[in-house]
Amino acid sequence: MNVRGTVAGEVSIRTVSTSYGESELAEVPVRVESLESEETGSEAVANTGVAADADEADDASATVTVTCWGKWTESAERLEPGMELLVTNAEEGEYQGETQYSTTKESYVVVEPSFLVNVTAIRNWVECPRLYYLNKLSGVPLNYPVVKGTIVHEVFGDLLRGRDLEAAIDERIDDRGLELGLLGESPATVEEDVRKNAAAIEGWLEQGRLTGGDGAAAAAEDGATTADNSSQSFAPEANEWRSEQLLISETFGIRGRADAIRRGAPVELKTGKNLRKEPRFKDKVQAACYALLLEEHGDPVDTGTLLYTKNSALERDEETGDLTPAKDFSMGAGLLKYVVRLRNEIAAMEMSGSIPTGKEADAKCEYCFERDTCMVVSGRLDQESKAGSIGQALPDEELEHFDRFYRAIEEERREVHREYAKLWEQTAEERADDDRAIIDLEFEEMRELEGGRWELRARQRTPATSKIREGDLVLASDGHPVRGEAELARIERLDEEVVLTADEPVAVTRLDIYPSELTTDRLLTALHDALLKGDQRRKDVLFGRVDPEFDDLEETFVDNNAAQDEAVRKAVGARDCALIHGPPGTGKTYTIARAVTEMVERGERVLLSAFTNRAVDNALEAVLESFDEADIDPNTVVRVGSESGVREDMQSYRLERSGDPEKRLEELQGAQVVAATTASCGSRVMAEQSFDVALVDEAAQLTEPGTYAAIELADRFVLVGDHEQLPPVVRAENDLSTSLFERLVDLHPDAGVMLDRQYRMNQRIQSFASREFYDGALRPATAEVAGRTLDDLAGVSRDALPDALRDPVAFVPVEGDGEQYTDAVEAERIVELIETYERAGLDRSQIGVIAPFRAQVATISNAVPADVTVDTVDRFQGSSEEVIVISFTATGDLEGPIFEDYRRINVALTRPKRALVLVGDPAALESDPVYARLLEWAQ
Ligand SMILES: Nc1ncnc2c1ncn2[C@@H]1O[C@H](COP(=O)(O)OP(=O)(O)OP(=O)(O)O)[C@@H](O)[C@H]1O
Repeated sequence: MNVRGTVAGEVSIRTVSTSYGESELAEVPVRVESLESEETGSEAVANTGVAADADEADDASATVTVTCWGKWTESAERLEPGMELLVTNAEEGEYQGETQYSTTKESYVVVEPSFLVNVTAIRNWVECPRLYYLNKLSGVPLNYPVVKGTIVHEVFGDLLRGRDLEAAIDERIDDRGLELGLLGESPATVEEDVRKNAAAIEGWLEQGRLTGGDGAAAAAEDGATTADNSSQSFAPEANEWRSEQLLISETFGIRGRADAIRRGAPVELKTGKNLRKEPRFKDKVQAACYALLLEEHGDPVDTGTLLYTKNSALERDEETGDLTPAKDFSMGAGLLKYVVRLRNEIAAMEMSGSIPTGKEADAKCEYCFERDTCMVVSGRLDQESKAGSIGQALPDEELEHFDRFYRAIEEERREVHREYAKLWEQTAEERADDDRAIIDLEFEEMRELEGGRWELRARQRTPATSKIREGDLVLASDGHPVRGEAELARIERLDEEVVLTADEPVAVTRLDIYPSELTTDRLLTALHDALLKGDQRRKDVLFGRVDPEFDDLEETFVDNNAAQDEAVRKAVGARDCALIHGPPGTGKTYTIARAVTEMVERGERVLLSAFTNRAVDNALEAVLESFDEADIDPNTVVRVGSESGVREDMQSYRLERSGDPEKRLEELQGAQVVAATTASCGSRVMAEQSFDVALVDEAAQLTEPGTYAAIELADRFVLVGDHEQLPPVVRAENDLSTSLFERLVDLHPDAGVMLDRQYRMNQRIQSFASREFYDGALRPATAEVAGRTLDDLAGVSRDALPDALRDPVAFVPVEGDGEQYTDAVEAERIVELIETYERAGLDRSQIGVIAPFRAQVATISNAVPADVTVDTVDRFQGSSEEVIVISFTATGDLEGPIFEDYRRINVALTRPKRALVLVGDPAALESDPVYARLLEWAQ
């Protein structure tokens, strides 16, 4: 049976003599949460006083002793009270009237099973634990071996999918045009390099065919190993091979992507050489991880294969040793257990928050490629390390800052891991209710595309709300994202019809959010780069040791708005940084466009960035308009982003990544304005760019390291945002939830300007938000804005509205139905309101409805016509409508700020131009001081 629980006290380790000789054992007090018997696979609560229910969990009798024998003591030793423990195949026994569990020969001991360790992390760790840490910190920079390695892997996948070798090489190299351009590599050299590596793959696949029998032997006799007639001859049998597969283990807490699987066994591709008979140990470890993952879902795996592709590129007369590229090894139980112990070391180290020194392992620093980096990092961060250290430590406040943020990012990572755990902990229905999955799809068809990839089609039986969007990578499965057939797929279309593309076919009936660690990884790299490699003056500003400086500029940039004028002056004249605080509708985008135009006219290279693609495109649109007026060539603008991320009308500016390297390079380097989200500023390509100025919109929604990713690419920076609107999107509650923008506004008030004239709302509508959130400083920019009403709209008359709705601000009291996340009564009232506005001449598309919970958004969406926009605050930020209706979804009492945080209600209240209607239960609203004031104002 499987025993799972929380470590409830100190672990005791001792040596005992058994009939087999001396053995170590560790006794772990565990508060058992679940006992699962193998035969039924069902969870059971033991009848031994061990209870899984909460009542008894605190009871001392629920704590049992779990004995870990032999080498498992190494894992047990690392356990600390509070950590989770799983022992598979445990044996139940009685000792002095007490039930105990102990490991058996078949057991695995897993420390913190829900901490998902990546296979490559385990591979790094076995080389040297410190290497694992360094890789995490500094990411992988753009370099030729990495790009070549990626291309070889892609070609490998293509060959497995039966694609023609030449076509695969050509296309994969073409795809990397931009990267190769940045590296100064020509397609011809790369092609030669890749072909040499591919020869090994070809040869090996051919061999597989020969041993597999059939007519393939004939093809081989023809000399079919040459490139030009290789077409089709390597097409693998569908069920014998498959290309890259994402594997997740809920038992072992490991995940990774195997390069290939042949007859159920893992095959790993290495672009390096290995002249020994045996695979390298670390490579075996990696393959063993995949074996473990495969076994969990299928049959025992008895071999692993490593394919060292460089071996076939070596000249036989110059090298000695075993030049065969493919090296098989047998997968012993001992190796699999060893791999789990390694994984446990990582999980325990991460949970306890310590940093590896390298002394944990016996790797030789003299041979290590990362030795210098290791020493520099140790020196700068004042860490102990086996390699020693060089250089001077960062000042204390920076060290403290680094530690705090490092921990915050790691907490965020654990939240991502928790997201993974939900893939199997929650039922399909729960996931759908949580907006994390789209379930019950009707599978329609799968079609092979040119190049061996697949198009999958399904239909939504009932349209559902979820966080899944077009362009996202998702886990597409035939029912379960981990236990069933699942593929990583890209959503090409998502309406009633769902269209996906994936490497391998799957009869898709369910889509799950793919919890990606990419953002977390990039945050860590950005933090590392900013503090360890960052410019000294910049850090002095960031840590408040010096004040930002400005050039004195005489010009007037905006003649009808003093605050905007001042903001542009600060942005253009900043020697370090400028901060533009822009409340709703105050012309942030307009100001950004003016500033960028001025900068470009001064010959500067500008990075235009924002948290979301939408904001980047908005800003870019305004910049292009402003360029048009200033007669600046729009072709100096480049938009970096994916096809699905970039708005239709900005596609013509989008930087193509594939094609001729020199041309691509020229397009990027030659651009005076590069527009990209802050997330893509952390990409390998953008990391190579440098700018005079970085201008970042939506800066209050960015975490501090998230902001670094953009500003570290430039000499100066301008942050634009509003910390009274949405805060950074983070899963954990920690330092990441305060934006750099907000921190700097406090630290350097003189570097900031607040835009105080809004161009959106009728005077009545803006007054509450102005008073409550902006100290009354927000005013309408013009008399026209202040006096806006629905009467201004063609064909609309307020006289046709009931009295209660004639004022620009109205409150509609509703008792509510008492449900927590939905309110059918409010939804009904909203349907009536929309009809009333329609009768008064309004078009439905001019009305927006905001609700605090997705469930209520769904309830309302199902009740109102499709052309009314209904959404949560988050999806409304940055946009506006003529009429906004807010559904408070609260009855009786408020359990806290319904919109999570007052900043969200600020966003909701400031979306309308001409009419705001609040729908809710007055009694509930009165129970909170802010809402009580809101109510009084609205009434
Ligand atoms: N100085 C100005 N003179 C005339 N019109 C202006 C000026 N500044 C902004 N506007 C107009 O006001 C409107 C709102 O401006 P903009 O879209 O730049 O606001 P924003 O602050 O970016 O809005 P949001 O809060 O939605 O991000 C636009 O139509 C813009 O053209």
